[in-house]
Amino acid sequence: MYVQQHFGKQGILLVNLGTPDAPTPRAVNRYLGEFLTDPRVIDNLPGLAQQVLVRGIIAPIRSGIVNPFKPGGSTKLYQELWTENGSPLKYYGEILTAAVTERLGDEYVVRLAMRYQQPSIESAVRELIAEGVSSITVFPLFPQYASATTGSVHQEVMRVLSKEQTIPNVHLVNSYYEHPLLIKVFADNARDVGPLSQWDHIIFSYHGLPQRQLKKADNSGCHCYKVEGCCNRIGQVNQFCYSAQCHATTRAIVAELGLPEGSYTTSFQSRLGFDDWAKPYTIDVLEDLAKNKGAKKLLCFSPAFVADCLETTIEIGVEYQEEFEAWGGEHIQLVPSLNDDPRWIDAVVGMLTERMGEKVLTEGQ
Ligand SMILES: C=CC1=C(C)c2cc3[nH]c(cc4nc(cc5[nH]c(cc1n2)c(C)c5CCC(=O)O)C(CCC(=O)O)=C4C)c(C)c3C=C
Ligand SMILES: [Fe+2]
Ligand SMILES: [Fe+2]
Repeated sequence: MYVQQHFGKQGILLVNLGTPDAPTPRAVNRYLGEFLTDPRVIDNLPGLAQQVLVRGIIAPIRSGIVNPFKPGGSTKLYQELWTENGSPLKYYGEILTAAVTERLGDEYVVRLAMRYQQPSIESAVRELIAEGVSSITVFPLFPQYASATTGSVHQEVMRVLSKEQTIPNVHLVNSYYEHPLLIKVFADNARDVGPLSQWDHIIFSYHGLPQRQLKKADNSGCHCYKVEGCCNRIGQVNQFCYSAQCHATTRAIVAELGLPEGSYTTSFQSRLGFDDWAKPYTIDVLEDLAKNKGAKKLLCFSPAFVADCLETTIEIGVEYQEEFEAWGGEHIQLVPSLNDDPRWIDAVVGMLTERMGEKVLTEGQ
């Protein structure tokens, strides 16, 4: 087999979604303004209308800059989330990047980027190019593919690279939703919490996505939300369906832990707007479990996220917990996120090196 020679270092770009620079209304407004004007995120508004609506109304209201009904808005939630190290999403991304850099050694240059706000993909890619890397592997910190997340990251990387005279080898990682290394870390984290038999039910709660975006990922046009249980198996027709990938992640963790059928549910959270999103909604599942099934103690996985963030720590850990208690439940125990867990760092290094089949040569070899 012929092996392509590389001279110099290989670049790795770890990318997460992004987070505000500070828990202030201005910074949150700036973040949401950039995030929600991405046509891959809000994909059903014409460009100019989206800019005007988001920057003039949605972001200011949601951030709490203007909000007569719910003072504080998302800014208040970010203030609850904020730690002495700042936003956990960014902080753990920095730790992961430093650890991967150390583990991979001198032949690699590793950079962290955020799709929205700082550090930008543009600055990180430029740094890699300035280092003279022979390749760039883009590794989004989203196990499942969605156009709104991974697709947007890849588009932005390609936009930045398209301005370069020389474009190095580029590897875009689409997803790793059932990679055994990832699955093992989630499963081990759940085992660490204690015996699984103590939970009345186990929830796998993923970030939601509008159903129209799920349908767009169905190339056949006749599978998603048309075939009963369309996401219960994954194959050629729905391999890039976010919901199908989420269900595949659940099945893999369930198999690793040996969970009995009926003891767990896959659901989706963080719905925004009035359209239908991926179902069932986590909040509805919680209500049903508390009111109709008498569930008191739940274990909740968040396998769409690799670090603590607003959607896990606050939305599930505080808001859903309060609702669950009001319906008669007692406690929702979050499976700790992957954060800076050494097993997660090992998993990322493993997934990256697996893809680096090509030999690294230094000048003169
Ligand atoms: C994990 C994958 C994610 C998908 C898919 C996703 C889709 C998606 N998100 C919104 C709107 C918002 N998301 C927000 C926060 C947020 N989203 C993700 C990940 C995914 N989003 C993360 C990791 C975070 C947390 C960031 C942090 O700083 O902690 C927010 C901001 C918070 C809020 O105001 O609620 C919004 C808004 C849409 C519309 C969407 C798909 C179309
Ligand atoms: Fe989101
Ligand atoms: Fe589906």
